[in-house]
Amino acid sequence: MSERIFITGTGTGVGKTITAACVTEALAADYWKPIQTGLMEGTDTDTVSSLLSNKVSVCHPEAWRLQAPASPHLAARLEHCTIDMARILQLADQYQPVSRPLVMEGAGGLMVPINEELFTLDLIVALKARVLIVAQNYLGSINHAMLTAKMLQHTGVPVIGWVFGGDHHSNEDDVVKWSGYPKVGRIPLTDTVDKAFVQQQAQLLSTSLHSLLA
Ligand SMILES: Nc1ncnc2c1ncn2[C@@H]1O[C@H](COP(=O)(O)OP(=O)(O)OP(=O)(O)O)[C@@H](O)[C@H]1O
Ligand SMILES: C[C@H](N)[C@H](N)CCCCCC(=O)O
Ligand SMILES: [Mg+2]
Repeated sequence: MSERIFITGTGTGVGKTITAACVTEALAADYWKPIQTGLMEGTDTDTVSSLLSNKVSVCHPEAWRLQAPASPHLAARLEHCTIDMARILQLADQYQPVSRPLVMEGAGGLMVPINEELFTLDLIVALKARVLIVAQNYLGSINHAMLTAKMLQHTGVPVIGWVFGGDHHSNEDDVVKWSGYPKVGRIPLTDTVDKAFVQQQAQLLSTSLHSLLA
């Protein structure tokens, strides 16, 4: 199916990239991180590309690769450039496979600004994408999860569901109940993030992903 899936999270560092790799592998989708901020520790695109085993997926080049490990609007300002949403939309159409999904990953969470006026949420709406929300459990995570869910509901963005990272916690069952969004799956903590782990998690996610995307 020629689906557009946007992976957001309750914040930065919550597991969007590892989830993107698992979802991309499960769906033999293409992957695209339109805006990469922070280049010193490698890029999400390189990470996902190194974790895929299938021979179909293409990891497309970022539209903006910015040095500062910061919000896209600030990283762009520091390099005297402006992130243009129209350019992202144009490239999304170019990169969208005909009969396979395009998995896109945002920088940080939903209300991260991409320039001086627009936020990641505005980009999701313009892309007409369906959303996967990645969440981890930590003290304060209920608030972050429910703010994300309520903003998506308020904006009318179609949400596929939640992917939780780490061990199960009762908070996630409560967030599923209060948000009304289904749990797509979980990616347990691992000592080794490699192709084998991603293949294994992709198989575990595949059934629920395909049924929720049908
Ligand atoms: N299930 C997991 N097991 C082990 N390590 C994990 C797991 N999920 C995430 N990590 C690690 O936590 C760190 C942050 O994860 P990740 O890069 O996926 O976050 P992110 O939400 O994509 O961040 P960003 O907003 O920078 O894109 C990474 O070093 C990643 O390897
Ligand atoms: C640097 C790293 N690559 C992150 N994706 C950037 C996250 C920006 C978060 C901005 C914010 O919410 O304050
Ligand atoms: Mg990432």
